[in-house]
Amino acid sequence: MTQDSTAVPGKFISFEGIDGAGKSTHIAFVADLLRARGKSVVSSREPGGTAVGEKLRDMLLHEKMHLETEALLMFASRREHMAQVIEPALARGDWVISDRFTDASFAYQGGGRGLNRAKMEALEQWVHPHLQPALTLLFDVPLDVARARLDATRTLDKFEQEKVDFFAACRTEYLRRAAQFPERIVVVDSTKSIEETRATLTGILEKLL
Ligand SMILES: Nc1ncnc2c1ncn2[C@@H]1O[C@H](COP(=O)(O)OP(=O)(O)O)[C@@H](O)[C@H]1O
Ligand SMILES: Cc1cn([C@H]2C[C@H](O)[C@@H](COP(=O)(O)OP(=O)(O)O)O2)c(=O)[nH]c1=O
Repeated sequence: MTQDSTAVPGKFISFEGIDGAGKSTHIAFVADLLRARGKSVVSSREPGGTAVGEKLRDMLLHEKMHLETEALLMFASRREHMAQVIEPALARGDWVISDRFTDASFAYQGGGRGLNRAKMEALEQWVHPHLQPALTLLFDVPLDVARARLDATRTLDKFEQEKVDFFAACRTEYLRRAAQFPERIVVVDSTKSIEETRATLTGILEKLL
């Protein structure tokens, strides 16, 4: 099932990928493209997207904590995001584009850190039992490309400081989910130039418009 069994008028798109894959670079482009097609767009992110969620984000990206605490806080941020931003926007008929959603928890807390998948599925059922994105764009690059992009651009947060094995496991879990949900998750080869990737994204989005 993609999106919502109760058929809300708006559409929900999530952006995923390991750190440095190039996802943030393309979010503004997608927002502009949708607006140019007359859509009302809400652009948001996880963890974060609400006042409470941004406080949780600050903790999550900078404090060391137990793995299960980390997973629970990711889903706490998501619960608030659902209530304050995603559900009201979709009910109004807006398009919501989110820089990460639940696939990131499966990839990072599940794949990267090794949290039991059944626990994550229980949290997913609790927090958004009836909603999945209509489309998930998974920006995929080899680990060395992602690392080079990160090193060239910014001060690294808690997750970005992880070792290569961690990102390898995150990427594997993202690709496993893409194979599990092929009708929802589209893998975008993010080794291509920004222009080529934009053309690919335009083609994918045309099918949703
Ligand atoms: N297709 C691409 N080709 C070359 N560089 C890219 C590409 N996509 C993104 N970048 C660069 O890589 C860096 C990290 O990209 P970013 O979008 O912040 O990654 P993410 O949000 O996935 O962590 C940015 O400086 C960006 O300009
Ligand atoms: C949403 C989510 C994010 N994360 C991690 C992935 C990223 O490393 C980090 C958020 O970073 P990200 O949104 O990619 O921020 P930026 O582009 O500013 O670096 O949080 C999880 O571990 N689990 C989750 O459920």
